[in-house]
This record gives sequence, structure tokens and C-alpha cells, in this order.
Amino acid sequence: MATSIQLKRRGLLFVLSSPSGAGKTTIARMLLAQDEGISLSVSATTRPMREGEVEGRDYHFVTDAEFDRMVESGAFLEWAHVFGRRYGTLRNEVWKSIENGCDVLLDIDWQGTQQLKQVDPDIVRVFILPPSMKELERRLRARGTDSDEVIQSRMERAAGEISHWAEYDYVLVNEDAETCLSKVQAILDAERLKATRRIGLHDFVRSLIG
Ligand SMILES: Nc1ncnc2c1ncn2[C@@H]1O[C@H](COP(=O)(O)OP(=O)(O)OP(=O)(O)O)[C@@H](O)[C@H]1O
Ligand SMILES: Nc1nc2c(ncn2[C@@H]2O[C@H](COP(=O)(O)O)[C@@H](O)[C@H]2O)c(=O)[nH]1
Repeated sequence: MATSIQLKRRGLLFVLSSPSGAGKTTIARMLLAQDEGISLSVSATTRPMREGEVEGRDYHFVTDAEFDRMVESGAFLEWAHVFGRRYGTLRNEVWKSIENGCDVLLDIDWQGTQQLKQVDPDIVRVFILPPSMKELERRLRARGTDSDEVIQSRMERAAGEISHWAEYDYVLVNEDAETCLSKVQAILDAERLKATRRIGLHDFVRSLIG
């Protein structure tokens, strides 16, 4: 008779970072669309909403005063200044998903990743590189959401962001989005199977060999 052994595991925090425009939001959306076991941590930000963005889906858009209050009340697991605005991961967003047995996808920068690593050393960190700096700029322009000035400042910051690549567990080049997505999915699937995350594995093995 065939048996199906379902071992529970802790939900994991799965971080995607990249220089602006390399494609992490694109990859994140594709991953969320195909994998029911992971949900997005929707950050709070003081930056203005872009055309096409939706409150609560892309970000919680807040004022500076609201952000200050959230910092004071301990609402953030981490927060950082990025491109002159503030962005933060909401503690409740993350724990709500973990409690529901879901993994959590975080689209955050290297500063937030460093802070999160202090909170949960078990996080999985993936850094996404563009195929070239020329292509990075082309993608920022093609996105059509930012002014020339903003694009210039994001390009000026890109090298600094990329310099943090070695702080990540996995580094991928996003040349073709589907190929990059399949690698991200493979990393997630393998991390889910890690022995250290499988609750009940010890008991199951003991039931096999005594
Ligand atoms: N592999 C790819 N090939 C070509 N274009 C891509 C690829 N991946 C993403 N793009 C495009 O590049 C642009 C930037 O992508 P995206 O917004 O996902 O970047 P990002 O890294 O999330 O940027 P930010 O940090 O500013 O949020 C988008 O127009 C997206 O459609
Ligand atoms: N440290 C954090 N960084 C964050 C968070 N949410 C988003 N980000 C990063 O900000 C930049 C710019 O994003 P954009 O949407 O304005 O283009 C990008 O690198 C994001 O990853 C957060 O909660 N904390």
C-alpha cells in the first residue's frame, strides 16, 4: 500500500534584491502567479504611487508622518531610505503569512536584507543582476514610470547596490525572464526541502529505524 508522508515545515522568508530595473518585481509577480505556497510581503513606502500601481497590492502608500508613527510603534521588521524615500517591511504582513503556513516573498534592497538577516538568520537571499548596465538603463526607460532625473539617479546607485551581491545566498542574471524565473523556482523548491526546516522529520526517521 502506498503511503503519503506529509511533513510540516516552517514558512520561509524569501528575499529578492537587485539594482532598480533588473527585473525583480517582474520575476516576483511571475513567481506569485505560479506558486500558491508563497505570498508577497507588501511594504509601506513614502514614495508616490506610480501609474498602474494599486494601494495594498504594490505598496501601502503612506505619508512621512504616518511612516514616522509606524517606526515609533515598531510596525516594521526592517526599514530603509532608498532613493530619497522610505520603505519598510510590515511585521504583521510577514507573520500573517507565516502563521497561515505560507512562505513570504520580500522585494527589498540590500539594507533591508541585512536587517532581516539579524531578525531571522534562516532567510533565503537571492540577488538578481542585469545582463549589462546598458540593458539595465534600457529596461528603466522602457518601463516608462520614471523621469530622466529619477532614472539617472537609479543608474548612479546601481553599481553601489550590485557591490552587495556577495551578501546573498544565490546570484542570478536576469537575461530571459522565464529562464530566470525557473531558477528562482528551483531555489525555492530546494530550500523548502531542507532537512532543517522539516518539522517532524526526526520523528519520522525514528519511526523508520527506531
Ligand atoms: N528578462 C527581461 N528582459 C527584458 N525586460 C525585462 C526583463 N525582466 C524585466 N524586464 C522589464 O524591465 C523593466 C524593469 O523591471 P522591474 O520593474 O521588474 O524591475 P525592478 O528590479 O523590480 O525595479 P525596481 O527596483 O525599480 O522596482 C520592466 O519594464 C520589465 O518589464
Ligand atoms: N529595505 C527595503 N527596501 C524596499 C522595500 N520595499 C521596496 N524596497 C526597495 O526599494 C527599491 C525601489 O523600489 P521602487 O518600487 O520604488 O522601484 C527597490 O530596490 C525595492 O526592492 C522595503 O520594504 N524595505
